[in-house]
Amino acid sequence: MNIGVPREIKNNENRVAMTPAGVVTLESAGHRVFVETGAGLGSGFTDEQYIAAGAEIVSTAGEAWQQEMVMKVKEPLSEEYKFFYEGLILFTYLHLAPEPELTKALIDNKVVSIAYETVQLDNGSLPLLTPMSEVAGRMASQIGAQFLEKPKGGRGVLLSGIPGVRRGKVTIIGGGVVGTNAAKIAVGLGADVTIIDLNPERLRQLDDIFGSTINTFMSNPLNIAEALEESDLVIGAVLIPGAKAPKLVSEDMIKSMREGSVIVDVAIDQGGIFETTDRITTHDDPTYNKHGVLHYAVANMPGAVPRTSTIGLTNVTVPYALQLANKGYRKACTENKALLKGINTLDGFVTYKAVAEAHKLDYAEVDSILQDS
Ligand SMILES: NC(=O)C1=CN([C@@H]2O[C@H](COP(=O)(O)OP(=O)(O)OC[C@H]3O[C@@H](n4cnc5c(N)ncnc54)[C@H](O)[C@@H]3O)[C@@H](O)[C@H]2O)C=CC1
Ligand SMILES: CC(=O)C(=O)O
Repeated sequence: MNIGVPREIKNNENRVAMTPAGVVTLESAGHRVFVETGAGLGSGFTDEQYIAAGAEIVSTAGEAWQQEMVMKVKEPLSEEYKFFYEGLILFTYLHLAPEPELTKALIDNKVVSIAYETVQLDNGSLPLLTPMSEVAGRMASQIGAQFLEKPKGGRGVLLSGIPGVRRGKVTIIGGGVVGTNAAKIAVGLGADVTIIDLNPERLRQLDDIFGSTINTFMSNPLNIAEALEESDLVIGAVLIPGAKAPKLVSEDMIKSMREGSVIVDVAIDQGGIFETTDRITTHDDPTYNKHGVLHYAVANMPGAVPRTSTIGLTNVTVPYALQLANKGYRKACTENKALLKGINTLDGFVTYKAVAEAHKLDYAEVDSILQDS
């Protein structure tokens, strides 16, 4: 199969969908990889390294996009929709629930879109989301600590406190991969950390992992409201796979927070969990102030640490790409149920239920389309 790797064009998105090591894996199996010139530079991979690995360098995005399968990191931006064609296999993060226009473009052009974030193993885990959630979770506490500094607009709180001065309070809503990794860093910084989750079993696991270094609470509006009033930093880390994030924090709760507190809504890629995170921000201009609270809502946080993120991401995506390339998407997805769950659009239909519900579009079962065709 011919595989295209375009350069990412989102603001400060320095990751790339394939490393030279990934090229070697695919080329060794008889496939051809076409990398847009300069695509790897942000992650420290030169065109020469890709050529040495066996890739062909193409000078335009269009040449990368005309291959049978295109691998990307971020969802296509509107200026990339012109590259869609019927039967194109697009393997990337998509986050379609908050993206009606992208969903429509994929359906209208009958793209076979396979979303990294909905590839799901039998145990419910999301193997192609996990490494980037690890990165974003760790960054969330780091970034929160930074924006709490007065010159950055925060209330001037040092999360660790000092002897004689109390520690800063961090509340993490959602105790999955992002939440756990945010907690690791926040605990390491010496903060007073609370994790709120809906799943009692998950709260037990977190209690086992962190012991008395964190507090755990069941997710309900009262517990969230009480935790927010006292928090210096709140991190949004909830996910319902494929669906629009639930708005768990109301505008009134935000108003109850102290001036200069910070929220980092990591779940913004699925629409965000705060009523007041009504827009996505960029690494160039990452925060805005609403009701005296600094809001950080960057949807591609790992793009700021591309070397770590690109290697972490491709460690997990390349083995799936190899299956798609070796077998074609029909056979690969029929034989691998985790990959099957990644298909979000196929033959002009939405095949992921939560995405169809988010946009009030007809939903078609992916199995039945694969059997019929
Ligand atoms: N902004 C960015 O750059 C990035 C964003 N993300 C996003 O971060 C979000 C979280 O991802 P993961 O941690 O990997 O998901 P996960 O599935 O590991 O964890 C989600 C957690 O939310 C909990 N949850 C569900 N409903 C809840 C509720 N009503 N109240 C409290 N907790 C609830 C679940 O029990 C689970 O523990 C996703 O939207 C993901 O796409 C991930 C990486 C980068
Ligand atoms: C998960 C995601 O969308 C990202 O890493 O940018």
